[in-house]
Amino acid sequence: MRLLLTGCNGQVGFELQRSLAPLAEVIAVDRSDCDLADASALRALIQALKPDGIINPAAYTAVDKAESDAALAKKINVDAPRIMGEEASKSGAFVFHYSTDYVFEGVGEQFYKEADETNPQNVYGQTKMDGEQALLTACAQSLIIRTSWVVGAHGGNFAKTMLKLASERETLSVVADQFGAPTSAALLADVTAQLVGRIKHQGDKKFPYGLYHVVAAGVTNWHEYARFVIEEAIKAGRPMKVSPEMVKSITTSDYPVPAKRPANSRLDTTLFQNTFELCLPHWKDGVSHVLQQIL
Ligand SMILES: NC(=O)C1=CN([C@@H]2O[C@H](COP(=O)(O)OP(=O)(O)OC[C@H]3O[C@@H](n4cnc5c(N)ncnc54)[C@H](OP(=O)(O)O)[C@@H]3O)[C@@H](O)[C@H]2O)C=CC1
Ligand SMILES: Cc1cn([C@H]2C[C@H](O)[C@@H](COP(=O)(O)OP(=O)(O)O[C@H]3O[C@@H](C)C(=O)[C@@H](O)[C@H]3O)O2)c(=O)[nH]c1=O
Repeated sequence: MRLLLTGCNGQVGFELQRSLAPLAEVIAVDRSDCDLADASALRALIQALKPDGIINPAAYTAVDKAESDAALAKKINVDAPRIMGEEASKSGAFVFHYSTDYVFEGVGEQFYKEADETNPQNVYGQTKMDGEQALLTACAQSLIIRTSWVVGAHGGNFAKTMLKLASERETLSVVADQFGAPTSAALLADVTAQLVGRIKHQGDKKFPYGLYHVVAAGVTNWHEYARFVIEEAIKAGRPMKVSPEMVKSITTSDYPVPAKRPANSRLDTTLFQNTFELCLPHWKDGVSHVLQQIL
C-alpha cells in the first residue's frame, strides 16, 4: 500500500509518520515539497504518485490569524481537501482527513453528535466545516476524524504555551468557561493507523467511511488543563514561576482575541467507538504522555 501523507511536520502528521510506517510505503510531504495552496501542484503530485490513500493532517490552524487571512485559509482547508477527494475518486484511492470542534456554535452542555447542526463562530471553523463538505461530496471513500484541542510533543499547542508562560511570567490567567477534551496527536495517529490497517487487510469495499468524532475521554476547561500541565511539570522537576494554584480563572470576555471560540466543545464519540470497537483513553493519559516526552 502506498500512502501520501501531507503536513508531516505538524503535530498529527509527525505522529502519523511513526504510526503508518509499519503498514505502508509512506510518501511524507511538507510545505517545501508541495504548497497546498497551489491547486495545480497538488493535483500534479497526486497524479504522479498514484497513492492508494491520501492522509491529510495538513491545515491552516492559526485560529486568530485566519480572521484576517480567510482566502488563504480557504485554499488550504477547503480547496485542498476537495482536490484530494476529486483526484482520489478518479483513481479509486481513499482519503483520511481531520476536522475540529470549532465547526460547532458551542452553546449548552450537551455532547455534540456527528449529525448535529454545525454553526462555526470563526473563519477557521467555517473553512474546516466547508472542507468537510467539500471532501465528502468529492469522494465517497473519505473518512473524516473530527477532534479537539490537539496536543503533541512535536509542534505548537496550548500545553507548550502554558509551560513557557508559567516558567517566564509571574502571573497567568486562563479562561475557565470553554469546555472540551485535550486529545493527543499520538492517539489520533494510532487510531488512523488502526483504520488504515483494516482497509489494507479487509479491503475497502465494506469499510464504513464517513465522519466520526474522535476525542480523548473526559471533559475539562482550559484553566483546569493549564493547572494540570503546570502540576505535571513541577512533579517532573521543571522550575515554574507560576504554581497551579496561582493560575487565575477568568472568563472568555476577560481574554479578548480576534476569533470567537466555542464555549462547549464536548464531542460524543459513541458512533466511532461502536462502529470500530475501539476505546478512547482519558485526556489526562494522553497529556501526561506528551508532557513526559517534552519534559
Ligand atoms: N491543533 C488543534 O488543536 C486541532 C487540530 N485539528 C485538525 O487536526 C489536523 C492536524 O492538526 P495539527 O497537527 O495540530 O496541525 P499543525 O498546525 O500542527 O500542522 C499543520 C501542518 O499543515 C502544514 N501546512 C499548513 N499550510 C500548508 C500549505 N500551504 N502547504 C503545505 N502544508 C501546509 C503545516 O506546515 P508548516 O509547518 O510549514 O506551516 C503543518 O505541518 C488539522 O486538520 C486541524 O485542523 C482539529 C482539532 C484541534
Ligand atoms: C495563551 C492563553 C490562552 N488563553 C485562552 C484563549 C483560548 O480561549 C484558549 C485556547 O487558546 P489557544 O489559542 O491556545 O487555542 P486555540 O488555538 O483556539 O486551539 C484550537 O486550535 C484549533 C486548531 C482547533 O481546532 C481547536 O480544537 C483548538 O485546539 O485559552 C487564555 O485564557 N490565557 C492564555 O494565556
